[in-house]
Amino acid sequence: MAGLSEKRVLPVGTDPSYEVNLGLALADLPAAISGLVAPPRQVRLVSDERVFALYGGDLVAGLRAAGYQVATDLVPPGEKSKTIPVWTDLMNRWAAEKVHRDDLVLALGGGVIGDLAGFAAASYVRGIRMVQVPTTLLAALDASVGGKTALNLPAGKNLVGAFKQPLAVFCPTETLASLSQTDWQNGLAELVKTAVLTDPALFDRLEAGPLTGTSPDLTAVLARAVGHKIRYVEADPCERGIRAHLNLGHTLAHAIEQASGHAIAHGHAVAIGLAFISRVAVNLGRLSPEDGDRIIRVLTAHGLPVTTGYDRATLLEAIQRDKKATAGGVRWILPVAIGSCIDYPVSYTDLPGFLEKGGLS
Ligand SMILES: NC(=O)c1ccc[n+]([C@@H]2O[C@H](COP(=O)([O-])OP(=O)(O)OC[C@H]3O[C@@H](n4cnc5c(N)ncnc54)[C@H](O)[C@@H]3O)[C@@H](O)[C@H]2O)c1
Ligand SMILES: O=C(O)C(=O)C[C@@H](O)[C@H](O)[C@H](O)COP(=O)(O)O
Ligand SMILES: [Zn+2]
Repeated sequence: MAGLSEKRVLPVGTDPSYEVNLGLALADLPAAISGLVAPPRQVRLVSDERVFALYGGDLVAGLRAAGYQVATDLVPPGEKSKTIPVWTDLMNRWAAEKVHRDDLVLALGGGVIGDLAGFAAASYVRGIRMVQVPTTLLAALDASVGGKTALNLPAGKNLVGAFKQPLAVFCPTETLASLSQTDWQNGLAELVKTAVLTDPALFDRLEAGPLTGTSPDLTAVLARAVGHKIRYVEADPCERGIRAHLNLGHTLAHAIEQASGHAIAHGHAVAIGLAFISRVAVNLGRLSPEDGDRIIRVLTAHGLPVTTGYDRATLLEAIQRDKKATAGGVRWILPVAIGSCIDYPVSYTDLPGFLEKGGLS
């Protein structure tokens, strides 16, 4: 795929700072890692069984040839691996196998692996170095960058977590070629989110035709989206304010993921959440009906869902556990134009009416 061979390096000016390296070949990963953490050290390669079957063998061989001791921690694919019991197993294994603070965690996979391995790296011995190696579109343009890590609780999505910036993000874009169509679409949902949030020109690009694995501008678009994410993260690494705008569409999305028992994947839920909040914004008179229609058309053109089968009562409970909820109400992120969003606090009393404006009854 032509679009997958280009390279870009983007600096992230957090404390600590690091780089996002887009397009690094998987075969060059051991050398890149040895530039950061000199061997011999133990590398804990955390991955899911599907990703490891595709890419793990060569990577382990390369890391061993570079002088690292490599141990693998494999979990089943999917959201069910982002849980306390899986994390507990990981902690017990690391302790039993004498993982030390100067060892390295390498997260090879999608957002689930990045969040799980990231939280494990943040919590084990109060912090061990970690490198993110995203292999899904969603993780490449969003989850691997910015240091949010998370586990789900039975009560809700991402309710446990920590901020832990990685040592580096190495994104071997060649791996995106094996993604299923559904997982490609999950990444596109976060891309549409980014465009609606802050980039009208990117939105125009997506309106002109869906981004595919063979789009000649794939790396350029990826770099543009990552650049936006970096900007929000640098401005507000621990989400005290503006970073919450990256949560556009997510309050409803997380409630839908929870209500569906994670049968609806994050990206698809974000698409539904974006369509919902756009409808609300139009009904509040804050977004033009034309822009509302454009957002829903772009989501649909990218193969994404724009309606939910769940009713208001089912989603209300989870919405109140959103991390943007306070004692007084829920802070929503509302699009007011394509490329521009505002904070929009809604009291608990007004919440049912607000949800109704988005078509939930
Ligand atoms: N930390 C953050 O900032 C952040 C941002 C966005 C999303 N997230 C989280 O990320 C998760 C979703 O991430 P995701 O969509 O990457 O899901 P995922 O990690 O579950 O991956 C989706 C599927 O793709 C498979 N896969 C991964 N790479 C592949 C490849 N190269 N080829 C073929 N198959 C491959 C996996 O095995 C899995 O079945 C959610 O838990 C979400 O909450 C976190
Ligand atoms: O990086 C962020 O900040 C985001 O909000 C990015 C989101 O796409 C991502 O899904 C994130 O994990 C949501 O975080 P949460 O704080 O709402 O759990
Ligand atoms: Zn997200």
